[in-house]
Amino acid sequence: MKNLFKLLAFSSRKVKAQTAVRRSDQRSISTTFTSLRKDQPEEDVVLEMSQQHSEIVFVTGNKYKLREFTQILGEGFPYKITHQGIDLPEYQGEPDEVSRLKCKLAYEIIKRPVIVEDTCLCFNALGGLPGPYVKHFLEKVGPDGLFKMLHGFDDHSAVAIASIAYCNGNVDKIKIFQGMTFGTIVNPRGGQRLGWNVWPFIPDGCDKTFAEMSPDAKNEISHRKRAVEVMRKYFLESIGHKSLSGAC
Ligand SMILES: O=c1[nH]c(=O)c2ncn([C@@H]3O[C@H](COP(=O)(O)OP(=O)(O)OP(=O)(O)O)[C@@H](O)[C@H]3O)c2[nH]1
Ligand SMILES: [Mg+2]
Repeated sequence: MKNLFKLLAFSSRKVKAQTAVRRSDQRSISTTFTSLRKDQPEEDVVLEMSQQHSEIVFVTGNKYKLREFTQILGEGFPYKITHQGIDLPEYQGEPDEVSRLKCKLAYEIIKRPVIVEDTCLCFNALGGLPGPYVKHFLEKVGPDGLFKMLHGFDDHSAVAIASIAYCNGNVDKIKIFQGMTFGTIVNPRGGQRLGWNVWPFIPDGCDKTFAEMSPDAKNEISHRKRAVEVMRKYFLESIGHKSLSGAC
């Protein structure tokens, strides 16, 4: 009998939990794109988003990345960017694929329109490594170790890549916006700003590492700036395109 009571109490808790899940599912369905048609043109999806949503959630566990992204975006972006501090897994693969996988998981967690950004530092002499694994390399060998990895190579050229991924509800149609800054790996210099901008990297045409530049100077030429501008153009054009065709 005691066991029967336990079983009934457990079943009642389970039903309550399921109901709660179903309610939250319903809420999120009414506020996401899961109900949009699969064959809908992308511009329509973006426009519908502007009508239904004013918010995109930027998912990152890196507060410095978030701050820089927000500074670059500035005022006038048609959507409010909010933030969720989640440490997404460090996936393996090519830069755009890593970003796509992060975005898919972020959407599955948040269930609202999301963006993520993945950053790579690719050394040409090493066939693109450390690339998306730069975070692990920095943690293990630091900026000095990164520089020393090129000891014995004549080619110290590198490229910084920011891949922003955006999902509005269809995880099979994640959009990638990429920005690149070419440069050179040098002996680390320029103070280590609280764990940010520690890459020993001088962009082409500059004589300063990111760490030696002011935030504004960096934001003029960085990989992140270039990726954000591609993203901005996409959203503005998508909305503009629809309202123009609607006017005709
Ligand atoms: O000197 C730098 N100037 C930059 O402009 C920059 N952008 C990123 N990074 C670092 O490179 C790794 C990327 O890894 P990452 O893209 O996975 O980021 P993350 O794990 O810190 O955050 P997130 O994945 O939660 O968004 C992390 O160690 C970042 O700190 C930078 N360092
Ligand atoms: Mg990461």
